[in-house]
Amino acid sequence: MSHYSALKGYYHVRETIGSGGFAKVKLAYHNLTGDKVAIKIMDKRQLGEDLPRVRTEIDAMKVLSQQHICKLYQVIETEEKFFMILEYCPGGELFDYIVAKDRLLEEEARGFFRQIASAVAYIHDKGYAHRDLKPENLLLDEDQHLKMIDFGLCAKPQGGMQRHLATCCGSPAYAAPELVAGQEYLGSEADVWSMGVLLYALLCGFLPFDDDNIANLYKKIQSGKYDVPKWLTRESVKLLDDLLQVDPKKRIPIKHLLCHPWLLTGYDVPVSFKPKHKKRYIDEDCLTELSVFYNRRREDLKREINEWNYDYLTATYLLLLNRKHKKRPIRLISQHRLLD
Ligand SMILES: O=C(Nc1ccc2c(c1)CCNCC2)c1ccc(-c2cn[nH]c2)cc1OCc1ccccc1
Repeated sequence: MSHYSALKGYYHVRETIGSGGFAKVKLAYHNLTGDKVAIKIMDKRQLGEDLPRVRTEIDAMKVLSQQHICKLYQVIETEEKFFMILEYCPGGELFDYIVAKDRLLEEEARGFFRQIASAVAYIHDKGYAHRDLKPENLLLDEDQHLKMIDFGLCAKPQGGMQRHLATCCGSPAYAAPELVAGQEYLGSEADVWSMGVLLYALLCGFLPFDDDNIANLYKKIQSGKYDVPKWLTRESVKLLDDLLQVDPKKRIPIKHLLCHPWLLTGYDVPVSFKPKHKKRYIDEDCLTELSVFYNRRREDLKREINEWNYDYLTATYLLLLNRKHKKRPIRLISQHRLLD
């Protein structure tokens, strides 16, 4: 069944690694580098009214380029399907990682939380709110670095992050009080609340607000009252209190969070959210490999790469760049030439 003709010749599709609501994720190899990628496949018919979510996600992922955001390499759209070629994250979901360990020690939770704060501060700086932050939407790559995914519900409020949003969305247990109350809310403030729920889940292994009955769950969220297990340190509780403030105006702003004492402990440097690599500078070494392989002038290739069409050239360039960042050989192989 994995005869997806749109991928033929570009990717070697292997097994399905996950299938959720309206998407299937398959492991694949990018032919020219041999590197592994994840391909998220969505059937347009099955998407129904969820189709706009996919366009929202694709548009957001094209703009959001940072070390803690899952990379989008290529988008292929056919009559029936969407294919998103994505960064390979073999560590799976942070959710499963926490469940497997029951709960995390403060040091390990801090290591993850700094990465989450970096990703959230970055998307807010770019004018986006995620609105569905939860451990299922944070994946681990092969180096145990966190990669944020699922921007299907993200919002880029017209007129910037000071504009209020109205649509209630995301997962109830992680939703802010003002959101579940149906009030207008600021995406940035709602994301900070969800980070509080996330931090609690990291440190405790269960949720601060939980109830099978949705009305009771909403009451608990709006009360802002949660248990404080005996293993939590005073510092952790202070941070949780700063994040889980029912009044969004009393909630710590993300920029202050980056230099909160709890996040500094053991690191002594604030969390940075700036992208490690500027997207606009085309790497000369990768350009050389591409221009030799395709036998094309550097200037022409540089211009085409800078169009960021998210076609096979974008994917090949980004995968070569990935190799450079990981100090792996910048090499393209062409089985076809071998087979010629
Ligand atoms: O590379 C991804 N996942 C992934 C790849 C390999 C392995 C695992 C997981 C864990 C399961 N054992 C096999 C090893 C992978 C990359 C991107 C996206 C993605 C980006 N926007 N939207 C989705 C989703 C991905 O997956 C989802 C998943 C599959 C199985 C379980 C846990 C998670």
